[in-house]
Amino acid sequence: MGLVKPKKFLGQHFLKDLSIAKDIADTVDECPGLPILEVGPGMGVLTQFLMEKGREVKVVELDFESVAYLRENFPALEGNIIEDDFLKLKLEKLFDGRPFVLTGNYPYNISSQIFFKMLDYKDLIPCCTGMIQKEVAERIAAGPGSKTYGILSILIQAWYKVEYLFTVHEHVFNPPPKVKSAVIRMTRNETKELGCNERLFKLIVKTTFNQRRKTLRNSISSILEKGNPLSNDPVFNKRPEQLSVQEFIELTNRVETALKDKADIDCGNDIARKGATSQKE
Ligand SMILES: C[S@@+](CC[C@H](N)C(=O)[O-])C[C@H]1O[C@@H](n2cnc3c(N)ncnc32)[C@H](O)[C@@H]1O
Repeated sequence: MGLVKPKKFLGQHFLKDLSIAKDIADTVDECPGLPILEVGPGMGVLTQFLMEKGREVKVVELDFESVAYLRENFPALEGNIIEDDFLKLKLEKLFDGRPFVLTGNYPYNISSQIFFKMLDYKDLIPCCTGMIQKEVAERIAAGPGSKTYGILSILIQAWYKVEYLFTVHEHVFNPPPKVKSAVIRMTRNETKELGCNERLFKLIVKTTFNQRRKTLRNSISSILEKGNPLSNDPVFNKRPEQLSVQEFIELTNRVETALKDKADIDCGNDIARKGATSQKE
């Protein structure tokens, strides 16, 4: 069969430059020994270099035409081509439960969702590399005080060290995208424990950034609902973009304490109310 005609709705911008494809494939070298899962191999420009690494390589591709192309041109991949939507794929059994490297020249329209999924599977993914829209790469790597610092930056940096590796220009793709691209690497921290309640941490990050202009005191009060027992600590007068990941962890611990105090107060009030009612009876 001939080359695959790029489909816009699948975010297909095929890489033409082999030396850039090789550079992207080489980003997995910092994560030695692990099997590799490539998202969106298209016509295999990156896959061919990943296969040279002497590791187990699986690919997941949604486009049936690209899958047919790969089956015809990459017989050595037989059995390792998964025709599916990466966002729906169950990853637990993929390499018999072994951890793996996630990589790809990702479909830009779903890159944030891909990284949220990586976070859900962080125990299995110690390393994630690849190419995305430059603006998203900058957002992931951003620090406090920057305009692009947000939910994705904090949640990823809480568990991964982020490296912005290099920028890629539009003309090396067919068709050229409207935006520049960038290659990044995310390497999971040695300790997987955050030092706070993970679910509450995620809730606080999302709640505060969804009301970015509000002070933490105001946005967090929606989590505590009525009877906000937050202290007068000036940290609560800050806005979310001013806090580092570590400060968000400390904040989570304070909010958890406040929630426990509130539960104790509510419970105490409840007992007092019940006591008062029974005395009347
Ligand atoms: C930017 S292209 C990259 C193609 C190829 N790796 C290259 O560098 O030329 C993104 C690829 O992801 C595939 N894709 C889009 N959505 C997908 C999804 N949800 N799951 C798996 N693959 C997807 C597209 O069909 C396309 O082949």
